[in-house]
Amino acid sequence: MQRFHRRDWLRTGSLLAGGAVLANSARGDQPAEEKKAPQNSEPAIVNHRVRQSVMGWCFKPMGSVELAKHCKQIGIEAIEGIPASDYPAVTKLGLKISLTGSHGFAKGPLDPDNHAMVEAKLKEGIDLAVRYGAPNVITFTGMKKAGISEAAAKKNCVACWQRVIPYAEEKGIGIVLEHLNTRDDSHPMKGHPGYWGDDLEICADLIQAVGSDNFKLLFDLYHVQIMHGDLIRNLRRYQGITGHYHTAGNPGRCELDENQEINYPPVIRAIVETGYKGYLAQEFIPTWEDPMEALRHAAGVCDV
Ligand SMILES: O=C(O)C(=O)CO
Repeated sequence: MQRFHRRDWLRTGSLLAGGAVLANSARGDQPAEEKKAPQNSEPAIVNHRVRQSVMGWCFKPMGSVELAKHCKQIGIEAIEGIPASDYPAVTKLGLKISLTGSHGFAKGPLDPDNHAMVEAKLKEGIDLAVRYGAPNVITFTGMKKAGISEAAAKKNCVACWQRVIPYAEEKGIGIVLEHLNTRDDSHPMKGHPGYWGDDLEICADLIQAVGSDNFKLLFDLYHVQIMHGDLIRNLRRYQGITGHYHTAGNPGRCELDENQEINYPPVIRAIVETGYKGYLAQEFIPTWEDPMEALRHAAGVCDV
């Protein structure tokens, strides 16, 4: 089967000169695009050594169903970060749900004022995961808050998650804690200044304190690259507690192309070599003229 690489598109001139043609802004701000028939119906993913998914928010204003149709053609098997009301339609198309949502990254269990909301949202996410066969629901620490010390933040987070874990265990669903970067302050979705769980060791410590196989790390390669780098050593170090991966190019949370600094193929090979069987979701903010070509390209890069 013939693979189609970005250099081929550059050769055929289907990208505008210079490659990146849209400003580095979230596509949520862009007007709805004309719907064009996909130019390439060959799957980009042929090896399937890592199970690929996609984060829906990155590709707005494209709707979940249209995105799911492109995923089917590219060979991406699952989707996440879309409204739960779209789950029936995308699963009908044959896509799986890789991760369900919960309480968001700003208000988390670090603050006891959020506990009732966080517990309720996590349980809702667990119920949805059961209903749609998703392995995991996402959680976050939340933003730091004046008056809450590091020790109190840890105690609050662990107490809240431990109240939900018996429910997750009973239902056979994992909860994954996402590590986020606090350094990129250029855009609300490229970095999260003020987020507490920006250090892998803090996250690992929290995971150990929760003490359940159903509570793991969401290792976002983009965020980890910004905060720590040394991706292969770090993913090997935390492989035993990692339950989900995300991708994006750095800097700019962009395509996984040659204009950014992460060399994805060896990183993904290292993930495969750890024996990882979960999902890796593409979570970049496209800047190419055609976001679906960007997604197809990223899927091909990770199809090691
Ligand atoms: O920035 C991210 O990676 C997030 O998932 C925030 O929701």
